[in-house]
Amino acid sequence: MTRKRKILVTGGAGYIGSHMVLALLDAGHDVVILDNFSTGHEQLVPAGVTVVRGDVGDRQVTDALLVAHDFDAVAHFAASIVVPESVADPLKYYINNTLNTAHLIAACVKAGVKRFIFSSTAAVYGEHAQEPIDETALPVPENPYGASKLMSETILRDTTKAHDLSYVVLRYFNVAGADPAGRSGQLSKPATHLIKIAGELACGKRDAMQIFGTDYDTPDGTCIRDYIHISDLIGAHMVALDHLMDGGAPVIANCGYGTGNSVRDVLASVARVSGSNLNVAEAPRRPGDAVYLVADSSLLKRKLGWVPKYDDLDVIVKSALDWERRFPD
Ligand SMILES: NC(=O)c1ccc[n+]([C@@H]2O[C@H](COP(=O)([O-])OP(=O)(O)OC[C@H]3O[C@@H](n4cnc5c(N)ncnc54)[C@H](O)[C@@H]3O)[C@@H](O)[C@H]2O)c1
Ligand SMILES: O=c1ccn([C@@H]2O[C@H](COP(=O)(O)OP(=O)(O)O[C@H]3O[C@H](CO)[C@H](O)[C@H](O)[C@H]3O)[C@@H](O)[C@H]2O)c(=O)[nH]1
Repeated sequence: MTRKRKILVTGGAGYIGSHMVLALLDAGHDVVILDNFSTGHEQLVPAGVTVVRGDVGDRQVTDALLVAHDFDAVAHFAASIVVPESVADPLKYYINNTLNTAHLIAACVKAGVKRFIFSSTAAVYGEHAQEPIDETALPVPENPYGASKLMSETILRDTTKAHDLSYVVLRYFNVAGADPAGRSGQLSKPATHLIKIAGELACGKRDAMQIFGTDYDTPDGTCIRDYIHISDLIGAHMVALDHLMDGGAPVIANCGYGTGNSVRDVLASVARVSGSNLNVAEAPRRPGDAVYLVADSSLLKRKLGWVPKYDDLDVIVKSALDWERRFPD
């Protein structure tokens, strides 16, 4: 049996962080959440978990927290995450994502934390040839959100070369769906993610939605993404934690299935699974969007032993719709 571990989860009241909290609790580990609730929700926090309301960039908070607990690892999810907002307000992203992550890493070094798991993104890659991207691709972010995460990766990499800290950086592609047991899911208001918005439309929570850009150089003219089920994404974090607990060296790994779906593919899936006709209008391109982001995740499978279970767009969409229906607005 695995030893009981104590993990700090930043952003644990958010969509992905709350699923990590559940997985850690399910595995019998201790969890402390650090969240400023800027986009997090009390209702996503399981009963009985210690929650510190504070900012990851606040050294008074993080220094005290890391000294008070002897954490086996820090899993850092807290961030600002909306691509077009990062184009309109880049400083918000460089401050909340890059600067605050630097402060958190500094607090970890000071407190002697030895393991760090970092939520990065496919947005670090930017525009590439239309084939699955592996980690050797030169990252050239298309937007400040991706740039803010790439800078954080650099800070983490350089710091760990000088200190006794190992890490796994996971570059998530497009995360969707909800906990199969219905304990957590996406609550973002206003929603910005495609599957969330289409799910709201299918459930009658909105009247219409738009496709942003229909003139891209893709088979149906809309952007292509690699949609990964939240449970498989969290599975990647759990194998990352095992790797670090076993004394593993730093890893940077993509998290996706290698399956590209266009915006129109996603909308067709939502219509099929929900049985609804979706009121969709075509609109101009959204600033900051890359045309094609699909993962080659063979490194994650090879180095960390990741085995995905939900590689099916309709399954992901059904999971998102099940969650959406639980919360009639
Ligand atoms: N959702 C996706 O498709 C996706 C894709 C790639 C990467 N990611 C990354 O995954 C992580 C989690 O994203 P999410 O979708 O759960 O977003 P989310 O907005 O639901 O969760 C982010 C959480 O972090 C908290 N937070 C933000 N800034 C903070 C700060 N300075 N101090 C303390 N808490 C803070 C928020 O209150 C929220 O609870 C982010 O790092 C994001 O960049 C998400
Ligand atoms: O109402 C909508 C919403 C989105 N889209 C389109 O759907 C695609 C996916 O958009 P999302 O907003 O769902 O996701 P992004 O690819 O922009 O970004 C997401 O995935 C990235 C990684 O690929 C980042 O990590 C980021 O945090 C996360 O929000 C894009 O072409 C977007 O223009 C629409 O057409 N209509």
